[in-house]
Parts: sequence; structure tokens; C-alpha cells
Amino acid sequence: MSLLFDKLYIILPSNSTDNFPIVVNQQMGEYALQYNKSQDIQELQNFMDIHSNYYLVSDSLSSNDTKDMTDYMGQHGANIGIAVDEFSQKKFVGVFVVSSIFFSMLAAHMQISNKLVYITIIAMPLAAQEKFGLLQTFTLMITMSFSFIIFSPQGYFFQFAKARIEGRKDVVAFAGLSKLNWHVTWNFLTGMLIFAQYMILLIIGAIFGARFCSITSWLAYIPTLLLVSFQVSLICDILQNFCNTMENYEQLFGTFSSLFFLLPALAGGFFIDRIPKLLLAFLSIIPSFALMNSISVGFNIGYFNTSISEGFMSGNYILLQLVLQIVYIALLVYIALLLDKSLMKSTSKIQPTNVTEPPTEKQKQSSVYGFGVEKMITHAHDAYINIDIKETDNKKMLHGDYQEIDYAPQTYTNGSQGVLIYNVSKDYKSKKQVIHANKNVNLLINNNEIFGVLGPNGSGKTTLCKAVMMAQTIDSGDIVVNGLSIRSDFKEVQKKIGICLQNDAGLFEELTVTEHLQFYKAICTNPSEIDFLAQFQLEEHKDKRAKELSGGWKRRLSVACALQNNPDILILDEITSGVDAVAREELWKLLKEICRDKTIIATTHTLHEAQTYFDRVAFIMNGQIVCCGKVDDITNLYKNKICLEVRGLLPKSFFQEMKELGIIVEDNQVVGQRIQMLEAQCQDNVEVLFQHLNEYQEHKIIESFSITQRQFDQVFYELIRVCE
Ligand SMILES: Nc1ncnc2c1ncn2[C@@H]1O[C@H](COP(=O)(O)OP(=O)(O)OP(=O)(O)O)[C@@H](O)[C@H]1O
Repeated sequence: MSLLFDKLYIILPSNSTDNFPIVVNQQMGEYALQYNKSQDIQELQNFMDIHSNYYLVSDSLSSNDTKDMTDYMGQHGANIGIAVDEFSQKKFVGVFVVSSIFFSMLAAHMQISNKLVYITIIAMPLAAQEKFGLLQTFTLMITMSFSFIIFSPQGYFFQFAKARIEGRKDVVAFAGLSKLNWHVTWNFLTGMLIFAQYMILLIIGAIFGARFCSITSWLAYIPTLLLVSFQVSLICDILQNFCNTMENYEQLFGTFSSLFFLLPALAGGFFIDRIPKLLLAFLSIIPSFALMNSISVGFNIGYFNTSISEGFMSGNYILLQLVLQIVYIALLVYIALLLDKSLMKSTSKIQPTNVTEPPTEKQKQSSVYGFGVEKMITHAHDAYINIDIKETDNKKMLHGDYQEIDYAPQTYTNGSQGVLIYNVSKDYKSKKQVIHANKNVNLLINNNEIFGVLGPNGSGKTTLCKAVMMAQTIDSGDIVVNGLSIRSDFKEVQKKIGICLQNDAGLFEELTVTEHLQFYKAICTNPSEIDFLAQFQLEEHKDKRAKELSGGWKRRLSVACALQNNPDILILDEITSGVDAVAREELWKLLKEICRDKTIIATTHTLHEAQTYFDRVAFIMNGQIVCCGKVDDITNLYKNKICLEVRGLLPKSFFQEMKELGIIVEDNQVVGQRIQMLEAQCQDNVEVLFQHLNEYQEHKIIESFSITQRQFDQVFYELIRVCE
């Protein structure tokens, strides 16, 4: 024994083989170091001088006797043991054996981060140092860390997470995914990604010939790692319900993992010798403990030749742990589904609520208020009553008192296609107020029809769209899509719907056009055959990210994504807002062509668009349908009414003259004495009005006049006026 070790050498008692506090199936880490340069010896000496209280040195044990070394360490309460094979001024060959605390801390460290860099810290030194020196190991670790980042499947996986976190319910609808589908897909992708990362490390370890990476050790690692991967992904899934942005989520995950992964792991690391093995198995609800336990078993099998049965059963109860992990996973799945409010089954009452207000005097006098509404209600009620009712409870539900139901009639007998919105009411309740966003809405939308829902801001259009796609529960009523009720067949219904919500909510800023189409195609359940890149003339923009597209092209991409799942019903919520007239026309032309066999429900603020492209429309004011029917029928209500803007001031005699000719002209507004806004009610003699105005213009009494409002616009303004 050299001078170096003389002062450190502890004479170990001979024949002391029983009652070791640290036994072979504890956490073990083993560092084999081979120094063959003089300066390394110096470093080693420095290290030992500093840490002289913490280790034992033995020159009677070699690197093949690590088991015995740990036994000696156990006896003396040391954390580091050094078994010396050879020592000279130039060369040290030996093995460092590190006891549980240090290794557990490393394991804990891994848990705080989802990033592979940390995972490499654990396995790589152990595996690589067996073969190479310290420097090579370090280089290898750095290289590995970078390769992991490069190989991480950022694209779909990341967008998937983002969609979940940002509550992109429309993505679920785009893709026709059910809530279960959505979670299973996300967790499968995430879990397998984490597992793949663990596997890469195991394989590398095996290639380097690390003993703890032997195939028998894998028996301990692989099932645990697989289950741990899903435990972690499900915990992420649950946490996502409490975050709105990725940053938010990363912060929450960091805090959560420190509290629930790192702290227990650190505590476990310090007290692992004293934690009963059975308790450790039960603690596997915390992934750190499950990992520690399996790594411990793997080490024992690989390094210390513990038999598999001993390692699994009596030693660390690994089989029990695996069963418990499966139970925990089932529990986490249940919690994840329970917490996710993205798609909700409605169990509301069927009968109308009492929120509808009776018409005021002003509304009664209006020729447009209430137009077509009674007829629509009757049609919707008849259709709903005629649904093939099989269950007696459903009969009670329709004819009896209010009653909660969980299922609904399966099919219409009378027209099973299209969308039937029956008595739908929705309130938003806050501490301060209750907003009745939809009040007993009844609409029967025919198959292959383009149906418009029009109304001012905040009138309840989006709420209605969300109710149809089930992103919003309803307080009363039912929605039946192609014969299937959202109350009973919501999963089936949802597959039939594609939606574009406002502000291109389904797009991801960082994804390119091609990536969007690929992403939606990859997750949808009923992929369309159509080449949307070509159909929507998106080729020249295919490599642009969504954030680089102009508003019009974004809208096109949103619609293309919504159509990827080949939906029967397409819901378009203000898809042309911010789109110029030419682009708007192009988009509608395209939609009419592609969606010939689809039913479209669209909302818009552009009345001209509604008039030109929609077959029927319903006006919604304060949550209530106040006028509905074919666009032409509604326009005809105002056939003889026109609005004019006159520059200059018409004399009173003009109004009298017109009255005598049977034309009622009302002067609604005088703007700065120079502009008059006229509303004229003619019979079939509108040209008489124009003749007179021309004469006034020729005599320079007025400067000019022009028609300001189309008839359809007037309907809208009149409705707003009487509903104020
Ligand atoms: N999540 C919510 N919580 C509380 N109130 C809401 C919520 N969503 C909508 N509202 C309220 O419900 C009413 C109807 O809103 P909705 O978004 O359906 O109207 P809209 O007709 O689509 O409006 P816009 O044309 O501006 O998009 C509004 O008064 C709105 O403030």
C-alpha cells in the first residue's frame, strides 16, 4: 500500500459477513476509474484528501469484488468504497463503489426534467466508464444530449400537446376525435416518446457492455420504464387542464415535478435504506420511486448476479409494483378524462326554458320581427316528435314534466338528414350576472343546405355553433345531427362535424401549410381523399408558416383543415371576417363546389355574403331567433322600401308632394344640415320618386342622391332597432 493510501487505510475486520446495513439489492452505483497519468493521480489524491471521511479503501479487494466492497461499506457506514487492483506513482486501477444516496439523487435529478440530457447523466457514466476513460465518457454524453434534441419528434407531438394545452377543442372536432380517442392518442404518443428515450439509453448501455444493461436486467427495467412513461404522460395530461399556454404549462410542470418527483426522490434517496421494500412498491405512484426500485433490481441482477426470481419477488416486490403501477395508471386515466372539459356530453332537460321574452309593442308592429319563426318552431317540433321513439322514458320526456335523460331517440322517421336544433338554451352564469346566450333556439337545417346564422356582436351565434359541436354543454334542448342525438350518440355525431371557429383557432403559428394538412390528416378518423393543397390553391404557400400567411389564406387553410376529416356538417364561424371581397367570393365558390354533399352552418356579419351565398338564414338577437327563412322571402318584405342619402336639403313640400303620390318618405337623420337620410315606402312607383329627385338635382336644390341600403340590410337594421 502506497503512501497515498496509508493514511486512509482502514483495517477491515475479517470474517464480518453478517448484518450488513447496506445489502446487495439496494441502490448501487459503481464507478470504475483507471488513472494512468501522473497528474490524474494527483487529482485523485486531492479528491481523497477532501473527502477522507466518506470512504473506505481496500487493497485486499479487487474490482471483481464489488459485492464484498459494498458489504464492507455497509458495515462501516461509508458511502464510497475503493477497491484497489493496482496502484503506483503512475497508475491506479480500481473501482469506486458508490452507495445509495448519491445514486438516488441522480435518479431524482432525472425526474425533475423531461429532457434527455439529465437521463444521460445517470446511465452514461456507468456504462461508458466501464469501457472508456472519463474524458471520452464526457464527450459521448454531450454528443448524445445533442442528438436527442435533434431526434425529438417536435412536429406532430409538440402540436398535439399544444392543442391540448391551449384547449383547441376545434382540433378535436376537425379530426373527428372523441375525448377518449384524443387522450389515448396523446398519451400513447407521449408515453412512447419517453419510453423510447429510456430505451435508447439502455441499448447504448448494452452496446458498451455495461453489466447492469444485460438482457436479464432489462426484464426489471423495461416493464417499469414502460409504465413509468405512461404515468408521467398522464400526469402531464392532467396538469394540462390547468394551463392555457405552453409557458404556463412548463412552469406548472416544473413546480409540480419538484414537489412530487424531486422532493420525494431526494427524501427517498436519503432514507432508502430504511424504507421497507413493500412500502417502496406502494410508493410507485410517484414515478421516482418506481424507477429507483427497478434500477436497483436491474443493478442487482446485472452486477451482483442476483437471481431474477429473488430480484423480482422477495427482494424488491417488483411484480407487485408493476401491478400497482397499472392500477395507478387506470386511476390517472380516469382523472384525466374527468377533468377534461373539452367535449361534454349534455344531459340537459328537453323542454323549453322560460327565458324567452314576449314581443314588445315595437316588435309586434314590425313586419320582419318574428317572420318565419313560428313556422320554424313547428317544423322543428314536428321533426323531433316524429323521431322514432323506442324508449318509454323518452316518451315521458317529450310529453311529461322536465326530466333528466341520458339517451335520446336514434333516428328521425321524417327526414333523418340535416341538423335539428330543438329548444336549445344556454346560460353563462357568473357571480355578477346570468347571460342568456341562447334562448329556446329551434332550427331545422336541411341536408346539403347552406344555412346562415346572422346577428350583431354578442347575440349568441358562436354559442350555438359550439353547442352543435359539443364544445359547450346546453342547459336545455337537444341537437340531432343526421338522425343522431348529441345526448346519446355524441361520439358519432362529433365525427360528422368539422368546424372553423373565429380567429383561425385551429391553426398553429409555427407549422407550415403542408404540416397543418399532414397533422390533421394524421389525427383524423375519417380522412378525405381530396388533395386540399391543390383544391384550395395553397401550393405556392405550402412552405409558409401559418403566422406568415395573410388573413385570407389563413381562412382557406382553416377550412381545408376542417374538411380533412370529411365531415357531413361544416360549421363556419365568421370565416370571411377580414377577407377582401374578391377572396371572399373565391372562397365561397370553392366551398360550394367541394361541399355539394355537405350541410353548412355559417355565421357572418357581412349581409351581402349572406344574401349571395346562403340558402336560408336565421337572425338571432339577444340569444333568440327573431326572423328566419329564405333570403329572397325575407328580402321581399322590403321590396318596396328603399333608403336614400341626399346631399343638400329637400324642402318640406317634397315630402307632401310624395305623400300625395302614395310614397311615404321619412327623414330619419340630418347630418350637419347637408346630408339627409331618407326611408321611402313605395308601392310599384319607385321610379316616380327618382324622377322627382332628379328634377330637384337639375334645379340645384340638392347636390346629389344615392341608394344607401339594400333591402336585406334594412331587415337587419330594423331587427336591431326593434330589439334594442
Ligand atoms: N365563456 C363565456 N362565459 C361567459 N359569457 C360568455 C361566454 N361566451 C360567450 N359569452 C357571452 O354570451 C353572449 C353570446 O356570445 P357569443 O360569443 O355566442 O356571441 P356571438 O354572436 O358569436 O358574438 P360575435 O359576433 O361577437 O362573435 C355574449 O354576451 C357573450 O359575452
